[in-house]
Amino acid sequence: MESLTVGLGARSYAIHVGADLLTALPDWLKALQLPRRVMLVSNQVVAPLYLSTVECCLAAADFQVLSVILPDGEASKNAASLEQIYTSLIRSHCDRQTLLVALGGGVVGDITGFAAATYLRGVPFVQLPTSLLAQVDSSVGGKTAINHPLGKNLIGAFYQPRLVLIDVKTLQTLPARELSAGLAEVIKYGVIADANFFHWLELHSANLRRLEQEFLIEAVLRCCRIKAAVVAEDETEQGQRALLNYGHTFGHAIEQLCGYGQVLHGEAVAMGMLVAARIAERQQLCRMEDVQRIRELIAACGLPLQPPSLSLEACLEVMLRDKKVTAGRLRMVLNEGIGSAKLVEIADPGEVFAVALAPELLHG
Ligand SMILES: NC(=O)c1ccc[n+]([C@@H]2O[C@H](COP(=O)([O-])OP(=O)(O)OC[C@H]3O[C@@H](n4cnc5c(N)ncnc54)[C@H](O)[C@@H]3O)[C@@H](O)[C@H]2O)c1
Ligand SMILES: O=C(O)C(=O)C[C@@H](O)[C@H](O)[C@H](O)COP(=O)(O)O
Ligand SMILES: [Zn+2]
Repeated sequence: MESLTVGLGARSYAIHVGADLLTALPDWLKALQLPRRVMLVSNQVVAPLYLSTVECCLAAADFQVLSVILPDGEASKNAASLEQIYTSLIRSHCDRQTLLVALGGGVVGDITGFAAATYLRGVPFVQLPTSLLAQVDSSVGGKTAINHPLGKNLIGAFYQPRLVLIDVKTLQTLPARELSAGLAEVIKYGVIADANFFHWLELHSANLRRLEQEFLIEAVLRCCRIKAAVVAEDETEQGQRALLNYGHTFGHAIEQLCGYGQVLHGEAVAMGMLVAARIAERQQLCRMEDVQRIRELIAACGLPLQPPSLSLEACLEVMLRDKKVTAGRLRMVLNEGIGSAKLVEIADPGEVFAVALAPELLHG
């Protein structure tokens, strides 16, 4: 097992990465003196695979264990699922000495975190991420949220977990399409922060897609190190944390306009990264060879390259609700070569996106 820390003063927490770590949960909770009453939050896909393992080890260590099982998928990252958690907590008379534990992918993690931030104005929570995307990204950093029909993650809070326990063994049951979606966020870290890591991914994407454990651990650790450093510097996204949003301006528009869950978050981010790279090339922030390398790595990871056919007008309307928009001006993250990025204001989004998306956009 390897460990790192998200350094946030009194709210610092550890990320432990390894294989077969789920059953170590009770020891970590005891060490952190977290409440002995635990509400496990999972979903209809992950619960049959891992919930009883976690329930049993907690019960054997004298924890009182409750659980709530949400519907699966992005379409359920909404107020109804949040309400389901609140109702379970209230019905079970859970007080502030209750720990929420998110067992699942990014959807379960983001909703559980928001429930923890708001139930009784805040109870502690722990992340047990089981998808690659959640292990490399969503379980770390404390962005918690639900979607609104008009936009992704529009209702949420910054609220940090007390512990992130990453068991890469759980990835053995993850569908290949979901693994690829997680690889999109992995590629993101290489493009925005680490050219050597990007090159490592060019060499080893096949090892990752074959679920080879040592490569998975290496990738998860490298991503978590980058994210932990960014979050420690800029927890609430006043500056450099926005770089973690590379590919998300257009990606979030795809997710919402296609209907949540139709295009996976990671798939939308992959297409958004390629569009961002094209815009960066036109603005002379990177070379055509860089765009080509990004395109090839996205393809090698089994991710889509071509955005669905959407109205440019509709995309622009959604993108103007993005959280990076300030004073009505669209700002997006563009890569500078590979391994570095910056937040750039887009003066004329209509023209810039029309060019970057041609010929994929059929109308608008
Ligand atoms: N908070 C953040 O910083 C942050 C960062 C990135 C993404 N996100 C959010 O995360 C979400 C995407 O996360 P995701 O890709 O994990 O989606 P997800 O939570 O829907 O999980 C993907 C699918 O895999 C299933 N699954 C998860 N673990 C499994 C396992 N071990 N075996 C078998 N099936 C498993 C899930 O039930 C689901 O069907 C989006 O809502 C996105 O906005 C948040
Ligand atoms: O942690 C961050 O900061 C990120 O932006 C990570 C993203 O991968 C993630 O999808 C995040 O939820 C997007 O945030 P949002 O603020 O654009 O909703
Ligand atoms: Zn993301």
